[in-house]
Amino acid sequence: MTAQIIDGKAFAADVRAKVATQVARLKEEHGITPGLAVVLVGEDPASQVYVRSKGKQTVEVGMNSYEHRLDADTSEADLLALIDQLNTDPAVHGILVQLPLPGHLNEDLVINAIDPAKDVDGFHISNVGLLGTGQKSMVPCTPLSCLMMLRAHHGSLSGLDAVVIGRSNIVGKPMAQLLLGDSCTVTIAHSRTKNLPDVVRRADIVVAAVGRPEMVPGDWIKEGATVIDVGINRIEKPEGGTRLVGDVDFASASLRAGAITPVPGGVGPMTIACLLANTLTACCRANGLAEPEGLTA
Ligand SMILES: Nc1nc2c(c(=O)[nH]1)N[C@@H](CN(C=O)c1ccc(C(=O)N[C@@H](CCC(=O)O)C(=O)O)cc1)CN2
Repeated sequence: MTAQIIDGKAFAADVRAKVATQVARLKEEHGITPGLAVVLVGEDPASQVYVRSKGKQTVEVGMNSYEHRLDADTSEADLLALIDQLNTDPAVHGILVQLPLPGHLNEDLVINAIDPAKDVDGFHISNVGLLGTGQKSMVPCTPLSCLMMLRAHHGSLSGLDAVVIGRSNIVGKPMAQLLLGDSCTVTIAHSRTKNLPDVVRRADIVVAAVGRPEMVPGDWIKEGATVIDVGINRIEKPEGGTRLVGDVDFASASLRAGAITPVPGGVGPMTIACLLANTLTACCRANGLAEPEGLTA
């Protein structure tokens, strides 16, 4: 079998088009323009690229973008003061603090200072608790991206065996909650899991989110399974230079999987599209309007 490639770029373009349509409707019918504030502390090169891309795509779908770039040595007090200001700004419906933060800043403290209703990353402890108990929340963008692609590919996920490899707070755990919410039988695997290859071989859906280049070989994949690769790892090429690879060995896995996301061009582009979708959702909720269909969990 040669797997169908799940094209994250095409999915993301579709999500952005839906968001843009809804944003235009909000402006026309209610005179409201959703606004997203992105805060970057320091000069991490990858974070700078992501933040630039977020700002550009925010404007492209018709929303207002507010970018706050702070020095790497910004104090926690100054960062918290900015978040406080954004929390009370009625033009700002979504707030995102780009991660990772410089080492002297407490990430949990900073994230939990964001108004949960504006927490478009879905990382605030209130949103984590709401998602964990199956209530309406803001859903982290990467797991939401994976869920959207899985739903589009399978229709119903009910009763499928899913394994999530990785137990991070921002991908693995919320991903497992979302799959459970769609009635999958879910296993969370991690570095201490016994017989990981056998656990993965039972799964109809494999979500790999460990951050280890090409850790999952093709012979762990059940024939016809759907493979969602969240990993984005930069590795050295033998001939010099670098290239991006996922957590799954794409070449061998695509010979067994029914469908697979590539890296690059899979989950990554969808992450920013889902951030725009979450900002729209936050704006609709803040204004007591119906939530956009097909753009939430
Ligand atoms: N506050 C947050 N910080 C971070 C998040 C997040 O969701 N919220 N996620 C990542 C970075 N990230 C978005 O912020 C992100 C990562 C990767 C991509 C992407 O499109 N990747 C491309 C490849 C890009 C390349 O060539 O380097 C792909 O996979 O095709 C988008 C967004 C950490 N921080």
